[in-house]
Amino acid sequence: MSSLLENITSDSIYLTLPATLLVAAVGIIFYRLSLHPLAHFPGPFEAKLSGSWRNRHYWQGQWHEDVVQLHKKYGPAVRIAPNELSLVDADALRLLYNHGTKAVKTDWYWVWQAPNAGPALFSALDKNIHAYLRKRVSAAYSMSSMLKYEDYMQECLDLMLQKLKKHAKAGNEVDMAKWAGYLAFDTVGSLGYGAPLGMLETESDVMALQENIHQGFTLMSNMGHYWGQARWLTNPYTMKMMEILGVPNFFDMFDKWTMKKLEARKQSENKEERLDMLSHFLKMKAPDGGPADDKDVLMEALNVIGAGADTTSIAMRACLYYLCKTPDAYRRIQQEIDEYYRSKGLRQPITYQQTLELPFFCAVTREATRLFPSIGYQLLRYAPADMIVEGKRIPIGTVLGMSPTAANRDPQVWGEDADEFNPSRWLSDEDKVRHLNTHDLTFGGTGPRTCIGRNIALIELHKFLAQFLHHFDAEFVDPEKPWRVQCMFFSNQHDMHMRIKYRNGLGDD
Ligand code: HEM
Repeated sequence: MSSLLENITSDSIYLTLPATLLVAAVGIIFYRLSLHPLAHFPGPFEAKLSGSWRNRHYWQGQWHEDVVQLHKKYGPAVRIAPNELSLVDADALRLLYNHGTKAVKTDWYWVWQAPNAGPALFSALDKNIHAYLRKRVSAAYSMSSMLKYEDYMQECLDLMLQKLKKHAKAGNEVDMAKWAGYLAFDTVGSLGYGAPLGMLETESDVMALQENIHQGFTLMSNMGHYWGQARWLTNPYTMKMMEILGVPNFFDMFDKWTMKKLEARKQSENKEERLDMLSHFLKMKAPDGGPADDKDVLMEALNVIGAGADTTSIAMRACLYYLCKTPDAYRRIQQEIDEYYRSKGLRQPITYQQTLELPFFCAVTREATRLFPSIGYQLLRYAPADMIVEGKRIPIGTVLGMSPTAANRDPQVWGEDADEFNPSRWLSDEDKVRHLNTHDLTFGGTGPRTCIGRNIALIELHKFLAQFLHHFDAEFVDPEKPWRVQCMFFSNQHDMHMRIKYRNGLGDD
């Protein structure tokens, strides 16, 4: 009798467990498909059931194209995971990203907090902490500071142009994807670390920094959607295992390398002060009024290199790409720049302020960065209130995101030619341009989380483009294969092989 009971009990356990799991799974599926508050939004079937659809597409690295197609197929509000919507909607854009927004970043951003550094501006979720961190560095990023840094930027650009001239004269093809990367990394190195990183000088990816950042960012941005995020890799146990197995830990090496630079700078600061971003960071205060911790300075320097180098080089490549694809625009912008040099009798490199006097030039940079914004992934926010999109209710707290790439092609804002490269749209009347400015998501809107490095990026981009086009002619080696794009939060372009011809004006001709 007792053995019969034991059999029944153990048999029923074997049956009960899977049966319970099955019922739970069916319940979850039923809930997500029918009862979930987002059940009435369209989207790929798999995405309604789990995050696997979104994660797989992220890993495939073509999100900048996938997200545009997604909205063409399903409309302005698409369910891309059970509790996440991708939006392309002008009202939602203003509510989530512009002045006065109450929307906060989602937990996904937590993945960007470097383990051994102070709290990061980019990933701070709490509004008050973020406001404090942002205020603390605002002077380092202000336009008046930037204009003082312009000489450091010009030094890097001079070196690049001289090197390109040498290659042009030798008839070498150049990979402008690499050169834009060298320039942007050296420039942020010069501003945030006190000296260029040596990429232009050596014509190489020093310390494989770019490659490691690309790999690290791919891991981080995608792991942000998994439970535990990057802590699977950055926890002390995994770190120790990596050390024992001799696996190089790039981020740890880079932190240590950065700390060394900061230490060296502190020592030299007493003798002679160099007025760059690092000098601002070293003067930052802690909340108690004392000097900020070294870890805080480390985080700010990492921010500059992590957020400021790839983004700016992507913008440079985007401008070159659309110009080379549109010969009329190429001719027109080059004439405008040449005429400016001629009419002003410019012997010195054109300054950022001077480029602002070139209307078509400015329109080209706006249009190229609109069509190919540096960030392709969703900028995630919690819905700050119940919202209505396409007549459907989105409850407060829902994870919402817009990809700048998709939002910047919203026909509601940009018109039927939203997919076309049309710089003239930026030369329309003031009201129209103000409207476009408000809806351009390239720099993350106009709200509190807008790009703090926008001024650096614009100075660098404008100077590079104007001087490059003045001194060189460029064309793709193979217009059918102009570049290869790998999207890993940033939409990084690679293999941009070009033939360049030196025109004149760089001295010693
Ligand atoms: C063309 C170049 C650039 C583009 C298109 C760009 C774009 C953006 C965007 C879209 C955001 C908002 C991201 C989000 O909400 O998830 C952002 C934030 C940020 N960017 Fe940029 N960026 C550029 C250059 C730079 C540069 C040069 C730096 C620094 C040197 C920089 C530093 C930052 C930082 C620190 C944040 C976080 C700001 C905050 O949360 O308060 N960016 N950027």
